[in-house]
Amino acid sequence: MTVRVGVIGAGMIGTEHIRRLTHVLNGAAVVAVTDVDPARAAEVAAGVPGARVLATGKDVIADDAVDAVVVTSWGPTHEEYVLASVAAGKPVFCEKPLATTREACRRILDAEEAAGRRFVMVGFMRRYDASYRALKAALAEGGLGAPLMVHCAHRNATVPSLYTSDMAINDTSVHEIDIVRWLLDEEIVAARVLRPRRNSRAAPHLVDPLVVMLEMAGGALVDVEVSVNIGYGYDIRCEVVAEGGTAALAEAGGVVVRSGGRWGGAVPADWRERFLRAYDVELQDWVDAVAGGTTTGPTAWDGYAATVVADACLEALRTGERVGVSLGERPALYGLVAS
Ligand SMILES: NC(=O)c1ccc[n+]([C@@H]2O[C@H](COP(=O)([O-])OP(=O)(O)OC[C@H]3O[C@@H](n4cnc5c(N)ncnc54)[C@H](O)[C@@H]3O)[C@@H](O)[C@H]2O)c1
Ligand SMILES: O[C@H]1[C@H](O)[C@@H](O)[C@H](O)[C@@H](O)[C@H]1O
Repeated sequence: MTVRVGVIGAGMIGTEHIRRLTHVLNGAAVVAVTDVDPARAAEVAAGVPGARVLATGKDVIADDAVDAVVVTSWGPTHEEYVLASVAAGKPVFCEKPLATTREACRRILDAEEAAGRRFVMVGFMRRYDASYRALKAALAEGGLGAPLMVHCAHRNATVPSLYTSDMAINDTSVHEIDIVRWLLDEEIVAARVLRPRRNSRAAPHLVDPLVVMLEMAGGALVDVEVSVNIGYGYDIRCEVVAEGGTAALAEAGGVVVRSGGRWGGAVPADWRERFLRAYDVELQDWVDAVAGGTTTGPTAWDGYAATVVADACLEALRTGERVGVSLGERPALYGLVAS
């Protein structure tokens, strides 16, 4: 079976996902594309045999030729399209964030609960990255003992001019918020945000860098350095310090060159390069699940948890205080542990 996919939002990652659905993955065809910028949608669809440009996201979801939906529009628009997909009974892959407020995420959980099944997968692609998977496997082997601390760094070479300090939390560190829940298999219970000396190369409106501190339910502490004007490239780091040893992501470049009395390797330019394979594996997993009539991947609960923790971090950024996180009860639909 070929899964016929409709894509809402043909920007940076929408274009990337359309390319991989069309040219890289098996079992999927992009049959409809929309964007609030119709010229953008037309330009992207022109490169995809058989893809039609539709006027709105709602048209894509309602289209009889669309089996499943990919939402890659701006975050505040996600709720509407995810809810409409669930109402139409169509599987939906939604890029992070699932939605931008706790209440909006709750409405999505309620819609799935009312339907009695999952429809939503959230695009937390790091769970599909080979290095993060190896890190989780190293922890699961048990030889290191209980995790005590996690040191993370999320460094972007630069960010677009419209990027805000809030986005350092809900657009950037949201990946660490999700990945530490997944790595440690437990929820986050409190957050703090510290402001180191400013990077003078950052735009004047930005608080950059930031350090996000997360407390896990089991007592482990997580620190996340978020630097979005680091200049030298896209650098993602994660080291888990456990009772009897440590496990960390290896360098991403894949090759170390020794020459002229020095050694080194390449740093990826951006997220597209660093997580290229993870996005492929992630979306193939989604396509396979849709074709098989099942669901997979990060759930709406994971999207909800990430948004609630990000909200706590935003409050911590504003107030300088420690902010507790209360998720409420996890509905049975989403199992007992972080999926
Ligand atoms: N998982 C990741 O690593 C990752 C990477 C990049 C972006 N994202 C997420 O993907 C989403 C898109 O990000 P981007 O970087 O591609 O942004 P972008 O601005 O490049 O693209 C978004 C596109 O959506 C369109 N759009 C906005 N509202 C729309 C609507 N209501 N209907 C149809 N089209 C609409 C815009 O015109 C634009 O073309 C964001 O939620 C972002 O957080 C995730
Ligand atoms: O939307 C992007 C994307 O999520 C990247 O993975 C992250 O590194 C960027 O900081 C963010 O702006």
